[in-house]
Amino acid sequence: MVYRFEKRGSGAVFTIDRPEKRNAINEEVMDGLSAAVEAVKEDESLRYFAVTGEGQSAFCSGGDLSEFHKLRTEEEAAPMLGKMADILLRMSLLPVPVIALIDGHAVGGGCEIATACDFRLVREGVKCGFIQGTLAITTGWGGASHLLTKSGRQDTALRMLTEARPMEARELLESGWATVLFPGDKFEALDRFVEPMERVHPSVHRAYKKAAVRRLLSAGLSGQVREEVAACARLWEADVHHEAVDRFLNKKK
Ligand SMILES: CC[C@H](C(=O)O)C(=O)SCCNC(=O)CCNC(=O)[C@H](O)C(C)(C)COP(=O)(O)OP(=O)(O)OC[C@H]1O[C@@H](n2cnc3c(N)ncnc32)[C@H](O)[C@@H]1OP(=O)(O)O
Repeated sequence: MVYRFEKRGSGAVFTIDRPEKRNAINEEVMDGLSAAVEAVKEDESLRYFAVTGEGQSAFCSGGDLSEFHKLRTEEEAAPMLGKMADILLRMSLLPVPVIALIDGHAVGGGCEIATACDFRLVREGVKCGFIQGTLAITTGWGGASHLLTKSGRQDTALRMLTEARPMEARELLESGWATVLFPGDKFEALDRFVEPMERVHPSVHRAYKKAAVRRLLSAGLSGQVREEVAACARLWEADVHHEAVDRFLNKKK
């Protein structure tokens, strides 16, 4: 399997399990994440949902370039982009806190997955960034919409997007993107993070998360995500994008 979905204590954890591809997202992982999001939505016993990647080389390296490189035109790219953007939107609107447990690099769509979460726990030394710009495209899974809607500072958010570079953990914390930095074991960090929450009745959590969801929806997040997908799909078909992906895929040959 290319993912795992397991209950853990008072929560559930989805693990992208493709370390040989730096936990790149393919259709199978998308379908697994979609099913996990639906299961969490229906399970009233859960207090949180965490997403992580197998191993410490990467949380997630974004879309699987070897798989999605076959998509050449705007019409071919839009369905894939829209599918993952919808999954991440539904994940962000779950009735419980959603936690990105980042134990390795989160780049491209991987940074978008983390941004769609409520909290980002980042291991010291890890780098994260919206590197889509290096491929001559924008984010395509809603990452810019989630970032600009949630960020308290538009200048910092826009800079993170337009610089299209992996940012150091300390910089991610100072920018407000990372919630906390942690040393060592990610699950010890997760337990430390959720422990104070677990002293509060779950109905309180769900009420506050509902307030956060109301704010996201009233800010027009759903429509912004749709526009973002369309913009990325338009850029996708340009030769400059396909040439950049070719360079990455052929870099070791
Ligand atoms: C689908 C669109 C989506 C969006 O728009 O939202 C995107 O995510 S676009 C951005 C796509 N992602 C990238 O451009 C990142 C590409 N990967 C890297 O920059 C590096 O691999 C990194 C920094 C994640 C890790 O570097 P490291 O040196 O540790 O590993 P390698 O680069 O040697 O990679 C090992 C192995 O994994 C394969 N790999 C890595 N990332 C991807 C990927 N995104 N898709 C497919 N395959 C990937 C890489 O080719 C190597 O394979 P190997 O067979 O061993 O050569």
